[in-house]
Amino acid sequence: MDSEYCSPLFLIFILTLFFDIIYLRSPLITDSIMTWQTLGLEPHLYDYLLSVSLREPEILTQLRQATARHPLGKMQIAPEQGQFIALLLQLIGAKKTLDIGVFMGYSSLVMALTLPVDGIVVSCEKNEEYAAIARHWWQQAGVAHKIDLHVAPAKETLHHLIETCASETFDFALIDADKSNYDSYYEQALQLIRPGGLIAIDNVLWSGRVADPQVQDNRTKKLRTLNQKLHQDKRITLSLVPIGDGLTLVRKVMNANC
Ligand SMILES: C[S@@+](CC[C@H](N)C(=O)[O-])C[C@H]1O[C@@H](n2cnc3c(N)ncnc32)[C@H](O)[C@@H]1O
Repeated sequence: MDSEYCSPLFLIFILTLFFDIIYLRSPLITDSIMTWQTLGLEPHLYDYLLSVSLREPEILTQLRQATARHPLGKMQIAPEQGQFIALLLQLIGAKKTLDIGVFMGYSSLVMALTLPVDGIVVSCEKNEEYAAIARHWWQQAGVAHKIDLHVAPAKETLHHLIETCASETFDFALIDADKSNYDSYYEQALQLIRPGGLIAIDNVLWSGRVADPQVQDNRTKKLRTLNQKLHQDKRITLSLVPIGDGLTLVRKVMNANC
């Protein structure tokens, strides 16, 4: 066997992955097993869904295949989610969007490919390595000029945007970064979105763990609390769509008092 695959680190990774898949409890890598595809569909039905609906541009397919080879590749949104987001952007005539959590660039690329020529995606990613990979793909796709990437903790980037008078200038935001900060991202995004604009919040079903009372880790509890808060929030109208790992769509009401 190749010595790389016998290294202690590799063995620890495999063991952790094994226990995570069995118990779905470990906070270590659970982000990586969330959004491979829409939850609850048998593989043959999922394949059928894709076969009769997915129209993924070749560059996105290439990026998705490259991302699938990364150990945390399943952090990426599912392709049917990307296409759904593209449709939403077209429906609301979006020109300016926020992408909170970039990873290797798929969701930002979906947005950049969908927005009109004068559209702009403001993207937030704290990891330099991921940011560099994402930039490469955006250049390959010929849309890097439409993406304004901020490599920093997303809370800081969003705070900066609010401080520099960008409130109510965005049409759409996708929240898909660290789950423990989702509530802050939601509050900041709600300020940045125009009345009538949309926020999409990913992983709200968290592979079903939000509905399992035995799961009491910090991130699951925070997601539960946010889901309950959104349900009661009079500043928005909403729909929780069971696509991918659960995507809540939030529309800021016209007279929202944020
Ligand atoms: C689920 S992945 C995003 C996937 C991406 N939306 C896609 O579909 O291609 C989450 C990303 O958020 C980034 N992230 C985590 N915490 C962050 C933070 N505090 N600020 C900015 N980015 C963060 C991670 O480095 C990771 O790349």
